[in-house]
Amino acid sequence: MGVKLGILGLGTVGTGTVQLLLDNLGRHPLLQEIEIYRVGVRSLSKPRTVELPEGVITTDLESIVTDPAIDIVVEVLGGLEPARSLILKAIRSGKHVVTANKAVIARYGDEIFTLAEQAGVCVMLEAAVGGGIPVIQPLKQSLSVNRIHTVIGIVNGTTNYILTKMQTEGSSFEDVLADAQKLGYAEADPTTDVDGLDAADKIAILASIASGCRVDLSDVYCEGIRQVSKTDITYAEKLGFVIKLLAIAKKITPSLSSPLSVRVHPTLVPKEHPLASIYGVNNAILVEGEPIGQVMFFGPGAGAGATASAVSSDILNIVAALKTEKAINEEILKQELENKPTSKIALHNQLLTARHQEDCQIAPITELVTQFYARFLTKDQPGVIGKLGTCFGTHGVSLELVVQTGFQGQLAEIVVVTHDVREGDFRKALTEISTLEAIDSIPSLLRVL
Ligand SMILES: NC(=O)c1ccc[n+]([C@@H]2O[C@H](COP(=O)([O-])OP(=O)(O)OC[C@H]3O[C@@H](n4cnc5c(N)ncnc54)[C@H](OP(=O)(O)O)[C@@H]3O)[C@@H](O)[C@H]2O)c1
Ligand SMILES: N[C@@H](CCO)C(=O)O
Ligand code: NA
Repeated sequence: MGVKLGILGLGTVGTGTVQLLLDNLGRHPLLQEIEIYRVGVRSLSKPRTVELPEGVITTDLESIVTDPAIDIVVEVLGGLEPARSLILKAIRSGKHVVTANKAVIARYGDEIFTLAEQAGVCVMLEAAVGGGIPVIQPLKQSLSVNRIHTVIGIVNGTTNYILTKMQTEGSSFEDVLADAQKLGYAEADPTTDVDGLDAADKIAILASIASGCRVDLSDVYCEGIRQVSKTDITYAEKLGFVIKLLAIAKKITPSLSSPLSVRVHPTLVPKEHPLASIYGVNNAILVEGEPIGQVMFFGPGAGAGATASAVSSDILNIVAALKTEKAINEEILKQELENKPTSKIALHNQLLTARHQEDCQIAPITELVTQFYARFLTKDQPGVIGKLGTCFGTHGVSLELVVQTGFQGQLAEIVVVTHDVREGDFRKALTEISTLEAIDSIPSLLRVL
């Protein structure tokens, strides 16, 4: 039996996937049953690093998603359109879909999974989060009997690379970003990565899969890393932390019906925490559930080979299911020929499809309870620390640590770390503090893991 693929896109991920599928010896034998039937691209004249038979590559993407011969459509175009419309059209045409497109799934997952459920097809997305790291399928299958209460990820390689360089070389955000762009690690327009938007897409997806309910992207609180300074990295280091851009989905109370807090922000991570030692472009996702405890997934979050591994394993899961379906239907056909009453079955493996149908209850950021790190620039006069302490105390904010080690010009620099506090209370205290005559500015405000 040959399973026919229509691949949309032959860029980094598409090329890596085609290479892996063509070079299939020594891998799972089911790969040998896959035929790369059509590949859709934008430009026919662009040089390609993979060789495909004449006529396989086309610019007519619509004809791929509606071709009756094709079993699985692999969407590795990127961007919102035409990716979304092609995915929907493929599903309407009864195709199973594999995608690496976190932007489309985070925004239109609702529409896509509802339609897939109606059509009885699978939409698989392992490469969309954590690139090559298996995390979507483990959450859907191996961990699905657990009550997952926390998912914390370093899910954006670009920002982890920038923060790592700032930490190890003492460079500024702007200098490291410029270097990363020269080396091709960061995009010419770095907004999606450095402002946390890519990580927000990814945690919306992880939160939905881990919790079994749908998370709307607009409910994900998001701060990027532009405001993280060399000064804060140095203070964090002295206090026993590293700064990481974390994507977090966490129940705010232990109860089963607790709302979820879903957020992306730079965070002070204690040096001994497993996520503190994830350096460079690597990704890691820590999952906590009952009864399993903590599990951490680590590896390459991007790159041709890594994403090809994820995309191809999604394809393989569908091929295996199709093969079972075909064997059963052949048996049914045999019985029909023997005049026994039968009906054909369609593939509906609940561990491959999405189970989230209801919307999640999301806690507003003001309800978050966390520790904070804040840095103040103040006039160098007696009683300033006392006034800060009084304002915090009035709003029920208890301080774990207050340090004044340096000056910036004429201004004293004071750093505080709070105990756990409700974010809404902390913000009220800061509003009052910012009106104090002795306070020049509050250059940094970071949460502590
Ligand atoms: N790169 C990674 O490491 C990585 C990791 C995880 C997830 N992803 C996701 O994987 C997806 C693909 O990323 P990529 O890095 O492989 O992108 P890419 O290198 O830019 O490749 C995009 C491919 O899609 C084709 N394409 C784009 N728009 C098209 C259109 N309107 N009509 C026809 N063809 C079109 C391009 O055709 P031409 O070749 O003719 O230009 C190209 O082959 C994205 O959703 C991305 O977020 C990527
Ligand atoms: N821009 C992403 C690529 C993989 O999604 C990153 O930096 O991690
Ligand atoms: Na993955």
